[in-house]
Amino acid sequence: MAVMLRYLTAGESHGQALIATIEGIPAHVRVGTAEIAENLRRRRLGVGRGARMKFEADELTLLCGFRHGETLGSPIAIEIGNTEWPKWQQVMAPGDVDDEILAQLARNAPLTRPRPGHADLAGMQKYDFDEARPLLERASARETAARVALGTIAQAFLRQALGVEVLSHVVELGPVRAVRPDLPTMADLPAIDVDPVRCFDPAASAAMQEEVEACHRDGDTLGGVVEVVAWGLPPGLGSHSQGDRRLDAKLAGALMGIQAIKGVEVGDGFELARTRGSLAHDEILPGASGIRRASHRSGGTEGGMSTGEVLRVRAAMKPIATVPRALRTIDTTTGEATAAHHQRSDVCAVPAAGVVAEAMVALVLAEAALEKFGGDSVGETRRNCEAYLADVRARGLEIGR
Ligand SMILES: Cc1cc2nc3c(=O)[nH]c(=O)nc-3n(C[C@H](O)[C@H](O)[C@H](O)COP(=O)(O)O)c2cc1C
Ligand SMILES: C=C(O[C@@H]1CC(C(=O)O)=C[C@@H](OP(=O)(O)O)[C@H]1O)C(=O)O
Repeated sequence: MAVMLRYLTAGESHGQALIATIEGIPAHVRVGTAEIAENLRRRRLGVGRGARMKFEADELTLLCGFRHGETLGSPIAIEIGNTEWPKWQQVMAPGDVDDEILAQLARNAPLTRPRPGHADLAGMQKYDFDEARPLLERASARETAARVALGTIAQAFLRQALGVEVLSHVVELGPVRAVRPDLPTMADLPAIDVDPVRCFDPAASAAMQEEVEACHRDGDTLGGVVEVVAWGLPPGLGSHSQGDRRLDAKLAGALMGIQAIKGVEVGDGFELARTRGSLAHDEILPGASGIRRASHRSGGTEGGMSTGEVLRVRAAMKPIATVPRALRTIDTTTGEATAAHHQRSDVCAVPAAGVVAEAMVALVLAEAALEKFGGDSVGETRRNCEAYLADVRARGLEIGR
């Protein structure tokens, strides 16, 4: 199967810049610096983020693949410069070592007390480093800024070619759960975006904020659960025919690829495992304007394909590993028991992880849409999708909206 969309990111947490590149986005996707910068801003926000988010800024440059606010259909490259680079250019110098760099390194104690829950120890073992700095730099979720930039392009493509909208919201934070009977709609996005937790249940949001403050006071950290919702998908993205072509598998892989995500469920996921079949599935009903479902438990996929219903997928984030009340570890130079290294960290990054999850879901859906409809321009993808939907309608299988 040809790869329709491929992308890579590069860059260290305290490096000069992150670089994101993507190939396969059709021509004429309207997306500019402002839209990408806005999503980068959304990713930085949210209750529980550490001091670094306040003083550091993302300096966005569209390097290649765009002209006059539109994609060209050629490979795209984006740079996200780090305004803190002047402070780190010795510690993270990519070139040769000189006396100035040696002097700076001598002032910084090596990070030999690996943090449980972070990449420090496994990375030191695997990559033959005797301290954690070279590992944590790439393991850090600073890298997710690059993925959010790419996800914004995917979101613009989905909107313009298929009329699909994607958004995320926080449904659990530590022990607090949002309780609201309905799914959010795009009309709820402004309210979700201004909420410090990105939660659309005001009472739960208040309780979540209290939980983060309490955790901060206790020198502890928190995780939570985010949900990504996508509207307007056609049926038939993904395929039942091979495990790795299943839309669910691609969504789970993409979401599990986000730092600290340790669980994914599609629709009612784990809850379905506790439910009888008669209550677990979305019965199919006739309707004047097309086929309807009696419920939305599946999360919008059946047989590894989109059903045309609202897509709903959740990702569980573990608590931040850099716990201020430092956890037990060893000093790898002596082998003796000590406390893990800690300078600063987020107390909670669940709202930010939601924005990253949105980007990852958009990238998966964009690839699935290109696999089904192809298209070297947005117009071509749109026409191909419309022709397919017209055929589905002619066969009496249209989804009622
Ligand atoms: C948006 C975001 C921000 C994060 N901020 C921190 C942080 O400040 N401190 C920390 O220890 N981990 C943070 N993490 C999690 C670590 O990057 C992650 O735990 C680490 O890379 C190890 O990977 P693993 O948790 O998947 O095993 C953050 C994750 C995300 C998605
Ligand atoms: C920089 C970002 O997140 C960072 C992700 C991160 C980690 O370990 O994942 C650790 C923190 O960095 P530091 O250890 O330097 O305080 C976060 O601030 C960002 O999201 O832009």
